[in-house]
Parts: sequence; C-alpha cells; structure tokens
Amino acid sequence: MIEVNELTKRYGRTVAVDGLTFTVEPGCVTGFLGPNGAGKSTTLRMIIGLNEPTSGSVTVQGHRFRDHPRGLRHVGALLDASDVHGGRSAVAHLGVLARTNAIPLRRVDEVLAEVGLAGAARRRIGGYSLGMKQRLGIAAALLGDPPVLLFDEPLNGLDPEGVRWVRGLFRRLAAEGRTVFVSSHLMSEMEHTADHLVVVGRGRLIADEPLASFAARGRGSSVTVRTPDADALAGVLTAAGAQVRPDGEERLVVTGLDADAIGELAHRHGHRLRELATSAASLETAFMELTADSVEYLAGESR
Ligand SMILES: Nc1ncnc2c1ncn2[C@@H]1O[C@H](COP(=O)(O)OP(=O)(O)OP(=O)(O)O)[C@@H](O)[C@H]1O
Repeated sequence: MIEVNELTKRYGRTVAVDGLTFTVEPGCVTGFLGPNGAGKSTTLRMIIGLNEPTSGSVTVQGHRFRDHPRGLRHVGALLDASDVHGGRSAVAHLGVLARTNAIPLRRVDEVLAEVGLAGAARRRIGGYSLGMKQRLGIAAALLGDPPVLLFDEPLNGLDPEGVRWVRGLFRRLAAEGRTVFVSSHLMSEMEHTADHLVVVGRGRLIADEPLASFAARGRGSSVTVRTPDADALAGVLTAAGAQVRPDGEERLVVTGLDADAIGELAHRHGHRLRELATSAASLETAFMELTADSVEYLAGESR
C-alpha cells in the first residue's frame, strides 16, 4: 500500500505537487493519470525518496522509503527507461542492481526471461530499441520480487504486442496481491490497464475512484449493453433513473448509470448480459472535461 498525505513539492515559484492525498491499495492496478506537467513523475520520485517533499509525507507499506533497508525488495520502479548505462549488457546492468540490493543473482535470468529479453541479455543496452529498454526497466522493477511496483509511462515505445503483454503482467502482479501504480498522460492507455484511477492536474487531485465511475462522470458518457432481454432490461434501467436508447436488436445504449450499476440491476432482475461496455469516447471525454482547467499548455492559447 502507498499512502500519500498532503504531499507538496515546490521548485521555486512552481508548485509541481500541491497538497496531494490519496492511497494506492494492493490487489488492483491503479492508474495515475494527468496531462503533461501535472506532477506525476515528481510524485513517483517522492514515493521512492528520490525527491524530498517540501511538505507532507508518503509511506510505502507504512514506512518512508529511505527508512527501509531492502530497497528494490521493498519497491520496484520503472521511472526513466533511458536512464541506463548504454555500454553495459542487460545481464551486467541487472547484476549490479542485484548485488547492491542483496538479491540472488539467479533472479537476473528469471526476470530477463519474464520480460522476453533472454535472447538479447548479453547485448549492449545502447543498441536496444525504446521498447526493449522499457522491458529492461520492467525487469529491473521486478528483480527484487517487491510487494509494491511503480511504473512511469511504461507503455511508451511498446508495440501492440508489447502493450498487451504489459497489461497482462500488471493484471497478474495485482492478482498476486501486489500494489501496482502506473502513470500515463493518456486516458486511452489506462482504459484497458487500470481498475482504479488517481487523476491529477496542476499538482492537485482531481479524482480518486474506480475507472467505471470516473467514466460515468463524463457528460454524454454511455454504456452499451447487449442482452436478449432488451425490452425488459430497458424497463428496469429506466425505472432506476437511466436514459435508455435501443440500438438495433438486443442492444441498448444507456446513460445515467455506470457499467457496475447496470450489471448489478441485470443480475438482480435475472436478465442475461452478453456485452457490457463503457464507450471509450466517454472515458476520454470525462478525462478531458475534468482536466480542462488544469492543462499546462493548450494549443493556440497562452495561459
Ligand atoms: N527539477 C525540477 N525543477 C523545476 N521544475 C520542475 C522540476 N521537475 C519538475 N518540474 C516542474 O514541475 C511540474 C510537474 O512536472 P512532472 O514532471 O512531475 O509532471 P508529469 O505529470 O510527470 O508530466 P509528464 O506527463 O509531462 O511527464 C512541471 O511544471 C515541471 O516543469
């Protein structure tokens, strides 16, 4: 678990992080979402003690990171995938990390195999593609088998297969009961990655809630429901306050209730569901609307 309490970081007159308070729970993937310059990287750096807060505090599993002697066995982090010694091989790079963190050397081969870099393990990192560097950064985060993992923009540079792999990995790490905290400035990246969202803008907390309820906040957000019981379910949903529009046979487009609530109502009234999907556009819309006032640089506008 990560507990962030009234965390603030100033750089001169810039307030990079402004009184943030939130908790990242184990057992699910939490997305850390915000436009460029929102303070995500600064927050992640404070979580692992690389930056000192101006005020406030952050603990990981109840301890400040720097008070914890186990380093990489306590928290694994991918912050900047390009921040590696290009002249070294992946094996040498991870070997140094293992030795300085009292991690058995056999973990090096294990994590390289896990991220799909076993075949390139002895090549110079300088010749790696951005996607390979991301995989190496993920390997380093996994090296100490830590209960808490942080990833700053981990999908950058990955091809679609890589993105799918990373999503599966995050799911598995969360299912193992670990705390998984993943930053991104793109809602579309979080949509199929996170269960819960912490959204920030200009250093401040904008939302801290499950993905589904965040999506439902967007104006015009909708949930598509496919069911053989369309008429009956439409009646139930309308009675619960939703607006329901039939969209062809067996399909309803619902606004005013989120996917969780619709699933619950369908279950309670014994209606079968074949599809329940929050429209991607609505997630994007919710994000844009909620962060509109906190975007640092807007095209064609000086702020
Ligand atoms: N070392 C520093 N010195 C001065 N200002 C800084 C420093 N690091 C960050 N900032 C400023 O703090 C703010 C937050 O930056 P940060 O990198 O944490 O945002 P971010 O949400 O990670 O953005 P991005 O998505 O672009 O990576 C920005 O205005 C940035 O310019």
